[in-house]
Amino acid sequence: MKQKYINKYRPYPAVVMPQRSWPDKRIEKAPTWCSVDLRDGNQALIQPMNLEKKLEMFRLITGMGFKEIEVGFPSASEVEYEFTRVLIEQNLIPEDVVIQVLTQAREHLIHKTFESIKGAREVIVHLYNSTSVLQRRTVFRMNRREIVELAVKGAQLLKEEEKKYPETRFRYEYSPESFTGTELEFALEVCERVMEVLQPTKENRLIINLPATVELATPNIYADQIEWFCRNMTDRESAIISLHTHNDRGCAVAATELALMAGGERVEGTLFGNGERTGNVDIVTLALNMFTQGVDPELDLSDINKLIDVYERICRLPVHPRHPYAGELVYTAFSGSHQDAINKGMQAYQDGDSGRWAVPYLPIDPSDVGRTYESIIRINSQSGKGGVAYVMDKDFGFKLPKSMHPEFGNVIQRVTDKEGRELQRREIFKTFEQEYLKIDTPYKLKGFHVAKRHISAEIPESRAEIEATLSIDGRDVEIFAKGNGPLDAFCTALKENITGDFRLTSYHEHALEGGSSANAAAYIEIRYPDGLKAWGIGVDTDIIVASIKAVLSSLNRHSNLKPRK
Ligand SMILES: CC(=O)SCCNC(=O)CCNC(=O)[C@H](O)C(C)(C)COP(=O)(O)OP(=O)(O)OC[C@H]1O[C@@H](n2cnc3c(N)ncnc32)[C@H](O)[C@@H]1OP(=O)(O)O
Ligand SMILES: CC(C)C(=O)C(=O)O
Ligand SMILES: [Mg+2]
Repeated sequence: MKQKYINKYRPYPAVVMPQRSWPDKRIEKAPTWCSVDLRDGNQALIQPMNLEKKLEMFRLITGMGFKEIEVGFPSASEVEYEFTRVLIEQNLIPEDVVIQVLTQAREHLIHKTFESIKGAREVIVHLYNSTSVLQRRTVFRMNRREIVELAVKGAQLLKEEEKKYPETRFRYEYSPESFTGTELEFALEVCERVMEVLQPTKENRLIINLPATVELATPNIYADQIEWFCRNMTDRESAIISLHTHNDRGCAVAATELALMAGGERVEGTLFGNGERTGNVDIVTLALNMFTQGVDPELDLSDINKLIDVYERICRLPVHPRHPYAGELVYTAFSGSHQDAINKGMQAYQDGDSGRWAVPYLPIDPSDVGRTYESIIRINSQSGKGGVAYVMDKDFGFKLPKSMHPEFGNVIQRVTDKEGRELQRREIFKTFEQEYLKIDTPYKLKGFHVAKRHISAEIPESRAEIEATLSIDGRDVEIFAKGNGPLDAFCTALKENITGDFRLTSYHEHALEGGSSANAAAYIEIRYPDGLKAWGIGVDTDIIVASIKAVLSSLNRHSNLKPRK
């Protein structure tokens, strides 16, 4: 940044409040949520929603459980007006939902706004005018007294219009717009003057919405402002303190959370933070932050993909791949140490019985928002053996023995280094097949027969005799041997007739899922006289044959590791 420009900016003043109490508070219950997707969100779109899109968004947010919804700015355009009429005339507003409409403190707009809500059961009429130092000077060219008069006049007009619509229960909201650019005592003065006109009671409280229309300072300052405001109100009990934050500094969620601790009771925001400039506060993030602290957010976020689908289509805006809780990549780990920890953490969570979510690197169980575990671990050159083993287990049912993880991890690492990109799951499996299951040179099993098995109560060790036919470099070779089991006999036959000495150092087996005709997988590690070790894997419906195949898989891999004679 060029130093000479630094004087263009000033630090935001601190709030003088020696004994602030909010830092010791916690968020223990959900606020009243008010969706402003259809108004603040909509007014910021390149292409505002048409009637159908507004209806679809309305259905989505009522379905999520929002009870207060700002449906638009009815005096602004035909679509806004028409949408409000359709909701009312077609009886589309659920019994427990209240619609809210926004208007400036201008007579013809207030008049039109009331016309738009004719016949509604209950409505929140939201009046606003900017009170900030900057807007007073540059936009309104009004002094403090004139700004108070504008607000008071607006409130009086609400009371006058109200009389024309006796069938409707009216609630009101007042916003000193650009609150964060307004001197606190002046914001309070304007709100109190509006309260004097609207005469709220404990039973019918006025929503005092204190917007960070522009986020100008750190979140603690917004919290200070909210606590200061609550403390200094004459009639706090007749007001609902509502928060409405924007994200100019990227801290709207934090500011809202701290302001809830400071006395805020209601939150206006949008799905995924759509809204003017950097957006309104993201209610999805706020709500899921509460959820992960054990606080019921009272919103249904169990199918986040559906919310994303509708949002992206209607708003024509993408949800960022790293968006909290929602982004495509937020439940995904590419890096080895994260994968390893997630893999172990998931196993511990599944094996445990506390029901408490505790998986490293994942603050929320993806399934709680309808996301699957499948995509948690994805493989590229940053990945490690644990992640590769996780994919083989979760996607393909192969539970690679732990001591085998480094070997297959290296096999995959060679591929990712060469390709320089993410490997798809099927590519990982294909590599696995080629490396272990389909390798059949120089030794290919053509036939295997257990000629005799002796199991006797008198003799401690069982005995077996086998016959096998191998194709070795295209030439058939028959072998026979005895051993204390078919696998031992087969190895003896190989050692005596074909390969020379080797030693089995590890053996694992498990059933592969898939019903009664399920296959079994056998994993065998062999140490060779040249000091090399190689794992082999065999799959068959017969576990003995699976282990025979595993031996050959290792032998073939070993032959391919060392130069052929
Ligand atoms: C922070 C927020 O999100 S506030 C909500 C903002 N949303 C929108 O503006 C979307 C919908 N708005 C619109 O469609 C239009 O702006 C309308 C219909 C509201 C008004 O349209 P118009 O009167 O044609 O134009 P415009 O918006 O430029 O009006 C500006 C005038 O309103 C005055 N004004 C602006 N806000 C307010 C207010 N809240 N109360 C009283 N007067 C206001 C301005 O001072 C200006 O006055 P001037 O004409 O004496 O200079
Ligand atoms: C209308 C008001 C509440 C607003 O959207 C804002 O101040 O950001
Ligand atoms: Mg706003």
